[in-house]
Amino acid sequence: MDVLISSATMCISPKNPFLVRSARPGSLILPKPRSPANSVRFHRVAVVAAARATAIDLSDPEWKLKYQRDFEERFNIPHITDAFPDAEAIPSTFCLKMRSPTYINNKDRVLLKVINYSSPASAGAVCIDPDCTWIEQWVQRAGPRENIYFRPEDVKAAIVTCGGLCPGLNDVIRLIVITLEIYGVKNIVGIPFGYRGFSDKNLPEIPLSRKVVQNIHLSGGSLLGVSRGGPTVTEIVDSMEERGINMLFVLGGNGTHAGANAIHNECVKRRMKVAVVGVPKTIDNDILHMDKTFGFDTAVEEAQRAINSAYIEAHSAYHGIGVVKLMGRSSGFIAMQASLASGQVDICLIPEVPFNFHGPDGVLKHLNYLIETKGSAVVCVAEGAGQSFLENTNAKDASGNKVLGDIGVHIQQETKKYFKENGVAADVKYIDPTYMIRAVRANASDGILCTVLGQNAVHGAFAGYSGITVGIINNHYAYLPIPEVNAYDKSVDPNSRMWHRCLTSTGQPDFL
Ligand SMILES: Nc1ncnc2c1ncn2[C@@H]1O[C@H](COP(=O)(O)OP(=O)(O)O)[C@@H](O)[C@H]1O
Ligand SMILES: O=P(O)(O)OC[C@H]1O[C@](O)(COP(=O)(O)O)[C@@H](O)[C@@H]1O
Ligand SMILES: [Mg+2]
Repeated sequence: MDVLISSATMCISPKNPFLVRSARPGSLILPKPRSPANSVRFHRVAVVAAARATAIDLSDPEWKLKYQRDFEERFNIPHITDAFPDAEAIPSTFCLKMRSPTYINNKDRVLLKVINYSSPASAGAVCIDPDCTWIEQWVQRAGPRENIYFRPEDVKAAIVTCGGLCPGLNDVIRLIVITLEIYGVKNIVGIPFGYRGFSDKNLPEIPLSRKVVQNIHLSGGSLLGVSRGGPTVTEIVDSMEERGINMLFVLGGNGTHAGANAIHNECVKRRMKVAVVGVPKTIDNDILHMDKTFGFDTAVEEAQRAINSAYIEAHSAYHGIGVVKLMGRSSGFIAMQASLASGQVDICLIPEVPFNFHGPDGVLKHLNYLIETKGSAVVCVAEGAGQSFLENTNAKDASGNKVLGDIGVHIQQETKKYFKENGVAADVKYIDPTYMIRAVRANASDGILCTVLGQNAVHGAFAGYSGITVGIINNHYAYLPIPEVNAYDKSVDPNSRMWHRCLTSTGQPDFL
């Protein structure tokens, strides 16, 4: 198992075999905006596309081929041999009791988009050209490789969890540690309290082993602790050098991944042979390209309790109105899915869909109609919705994220005022379950997702990839370059089938 084999002789090249360098064509051509809400999204997506691409020359008979090559280049994942062409590969030390593992071929790919839209008018269509031509977009399949680029005895692996809490953090930590041990790694540590643990001398590393992590998934939170803000990338990489860390697993959202990519770039700059691998953690589910991120399913499930309580309160009161605020800084995925799942929500408000409170088409008028016709109502609002109605304090948290105003309190106050002014009785109850939801342990479906992501993160690091993250795409697992998943926040498309299903379920009109 310990024989070194030259990458030039035995090792399958980790680089993309189809990769051909080309100019960067390919701005996205999107369906004509159909509503103000869609035009916001159109603008955002188009800007992102324009920033990274020049227009496609459709008169060029090769345009499709060029687009595909450009895509391959963008989604090619960085490898240690980029900086160290002579890095040696050894046969994998990943082994299972009683049976030989099967390996992923470096040429294996996962299809990113699976719908062939026949026209730009087709629901949810995102097209590359005016005819909505089908273009295959492939990304790299995750999993164990036959050859690895680290000797387990030379590895010091570190795990860090950053940002806010999310169900499943402990499940991912657990599987990273267990998988590292199966490869033969003995030196595994946790960095306490996010990136802060790299610079705070009062926070010692936490030694990790299968014994330590065996049961941590039985509770929520993070064994290692989390934080926002912290040291600079230079300070983090200085600390990694000092500690001899050569594998870093970073669990966090878009901010954490921006940090992870900067750490990867700094390591390359300093010619450190290090693998930096992210596992996307965002309860808001706003990371690009993935079916979902871990913790999201659990959050939707847990949100049912809050919605059900709001429904019971509203239904049991005379003219009762229950308001529930759910997480979603810039996206309404939790609010939309929880509203759909519960079937008890009459009005769902998300950041992606503008609305008015007042006026003939406003939320309050519809609430009045619901009280008149049903006698009670439930409102589910995402925290990032309706921020334009609130005072902008320009306050930022330690990570630089905008501190939002409380839209739930605002809805409660405005509703009370409106009904009082109109001389109609209304009993308004407001529930904010955010921290109760974030703190629960992962449900079974998230538990499985975390298990697969944790294992694949370790396989990716041993395979020599760095500056990557791992996600579930069309029910398969893939490695993606961090800049591609971090290009902008994923959001709910107001013209998507899913949002339309939500509107069908709630029966709400457009509030504009
Ligand atoms: N652009 C960035 N570059 C480097 N580090 C960042 C960047 N943005 C955020 N971070 C760091 O990442 C960590 C988590 O970021 P935060 O936005 O709080 O959570 P999340 O990763 O869930 O989005 C913080 O320690 C923060 O300092
Ligand atoms: O109060 P905190 O800890 O700053 O967290 C609040 C935020 O955390 C979130 O759950 C998202 O967290 P991340 O940025 O870590 O993904 C948001 O929904 C919410 O706005
Ligand atoms: Mg964030």
